[in-house]
Amino acid sequence: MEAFIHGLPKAELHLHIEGTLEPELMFDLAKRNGIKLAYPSVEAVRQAYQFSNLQDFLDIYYAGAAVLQTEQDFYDLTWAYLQKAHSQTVRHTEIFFDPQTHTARGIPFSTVINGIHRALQDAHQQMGITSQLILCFLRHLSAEEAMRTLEEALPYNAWIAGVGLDSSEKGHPPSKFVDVFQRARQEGWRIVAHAGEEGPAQYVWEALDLLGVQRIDHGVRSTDDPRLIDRLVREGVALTVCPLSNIKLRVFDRMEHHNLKTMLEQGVRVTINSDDPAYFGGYMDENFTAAQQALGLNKDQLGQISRNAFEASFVSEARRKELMFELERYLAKNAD
Ligand code: HPA
Ligand SMILES: [Zn+2]
Repeated sequence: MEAFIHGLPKAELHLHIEGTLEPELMFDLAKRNGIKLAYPSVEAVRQAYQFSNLQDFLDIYYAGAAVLQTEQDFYDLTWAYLQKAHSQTVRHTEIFFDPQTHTARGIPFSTVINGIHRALQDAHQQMGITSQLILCFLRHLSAEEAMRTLEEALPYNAWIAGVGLDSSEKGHPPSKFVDVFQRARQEGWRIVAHAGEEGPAQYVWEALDLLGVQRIDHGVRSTDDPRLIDRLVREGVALTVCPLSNIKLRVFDRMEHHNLKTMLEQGVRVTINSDDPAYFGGYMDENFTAAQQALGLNKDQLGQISRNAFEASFVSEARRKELMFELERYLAKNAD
């Protein structure tokens, strides 16, 4: 089954580029930029990755991002992720970035996006992997700050497929950002939002009704509300589920209790993604494998998860056709 998962053509739809910062690269960049880290070694950094909730993780994640200073740093970070994704048969990836994490430290928006964009272009040319960029607003900051970030992003419209919402969920409902997302829709951007990770099913309703999202990031708390599940199924709303993240941040106490398979069987368009792979113990293959082993997913279900991701992605129709063709051929060839 691991070989099947490895070779399965995949799309990743929930990946924070800052969350791909491996401790080794963190040390390299700290050295390059003359920054002193709070940890003596790579092992000590890994040791510190024990979280009891989302906020625990976010505190360490924002601190780690401080080593990212130059355009080349953002390039190297993005390039390392794309190589890893390519090595796991990820054919298409939609990458979140958090500009406010960097602009708040005095790093220009242009430095961040130029580095990321150049790596995406090089990876397309050299490895054939396609990608989109999604700008995320930090929901623990104000709606006014989000609006200012949106305006800073306007000159880069052509490089940005959509906008999303991340960071501390509880106490920061989607309703706080109605105006920002309305503006983003007017600008022609696609809309996604983290909702129902730690926050209640109510935040998923708000993301759908008030922000107009096309996908929900996480959304696992949706099963608390059967009417919400009915709606997700009826409207074909995809959930970008991140199994290892949910265990690391204790959204579920163990993988055997994850609701991914239940939702899949209810007809929800579930996908599997890695979220912050450097912090949560694995990339796409590791997430698929952990969920498969704990929940007993069969090849049909794994194939359906990949199909869901290709269908829910923001690729061109021509590229989607290509991806679907490769996937269906793989599934036909590798059936039992
Ligand atoms: O899983 C997440 N949830 C909220 N914010 C985030 N920022 C990075 N990862 C996450
Ligand atoms: Zn996330």
